[in-house]
Amino acid sequence: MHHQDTGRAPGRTIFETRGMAVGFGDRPDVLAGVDLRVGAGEFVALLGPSGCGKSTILNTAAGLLRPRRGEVLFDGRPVTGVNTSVGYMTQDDTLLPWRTVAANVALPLRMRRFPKQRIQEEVARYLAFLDLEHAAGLYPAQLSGGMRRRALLARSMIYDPALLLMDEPFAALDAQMRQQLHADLRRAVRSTEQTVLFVTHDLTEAAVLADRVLVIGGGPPGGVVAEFTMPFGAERDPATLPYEDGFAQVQQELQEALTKARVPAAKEEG
Ligand SMILES: Nc1ncnc2c1ncn2[C@@H]1O[C@H](COP(=O)(O)OP(=O)(O)OP(=O)(O)O)[C@@H](O)[C@H]1O
Repeated sequence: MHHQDTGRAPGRTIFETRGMAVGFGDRPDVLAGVDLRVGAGEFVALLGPSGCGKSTILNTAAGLLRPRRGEVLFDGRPVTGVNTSVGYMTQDDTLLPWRTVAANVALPLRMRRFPKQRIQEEVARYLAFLDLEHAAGLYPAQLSGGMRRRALLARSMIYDPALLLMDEPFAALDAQMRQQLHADLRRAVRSTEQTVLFVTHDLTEAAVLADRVLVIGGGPPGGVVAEFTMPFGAERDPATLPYEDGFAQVQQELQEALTKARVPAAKEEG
């Protein structure tokens, strides 16, 4: 594997916030007192109601937003500018229409001036991970929605970012396509030992994908209101997991936490 040199020792912290507060303009804090940690190789989901600040957390990791208070650490160091060690995949389709799938996927390595031979090898590897070998020579307009998502995923992962940020990347897909993408994502992430921080408001999506789910809400200002370690193991199959023993129980616990997360923190006590 190509990952011996990345120093992703288990337990090493990739992303951490300590007492982080974030707000915009002269408005009150959107998030406050946020303490979270993503370890190397972990798949962490941020689950919470719309507008609670999930994307805001990703943006602090990407260095696109500075906290008002507290610390944002990446690989043990404060994030002070745009963080080029992260990959970022959103709902947007940012494939270049005039480039083939292979050329789109190669883009991050070309920008980093990798040698041609290495680019070819890595593109072949990531197209294989994502079941896209047969689509290498096609243009984005010739792809289905699911294939476009897989190509974007390959492009987000190919430069082996220390952390992959994903903001509702499959929200626009139909249920069946989504389930397929969940399986593809888990497989690709396992093959590459990719560390992931994944935003969703869909509790089933969080449960089938993540090792750990942080429920965000209770605000404004919001924070981490609950944390769950998923008991499903690394070999899980996202397609069949929902029918397995114990899944309904996890869904119910997440549902209860999510319902509480909708209640503003101040009102909850009264
Ligand atoms: N650039 C900005 N300027 C002003 N307010 C912002 C900005 N970005 C986010 N906000 C506000 O911060 C809050 C949290 O937004 P954020 O996008 O992080 O929520 P979210 O949990 O990701 O929700 P959604 O699932 O709807 O994307 C919202 O009230 C939003 O209006």
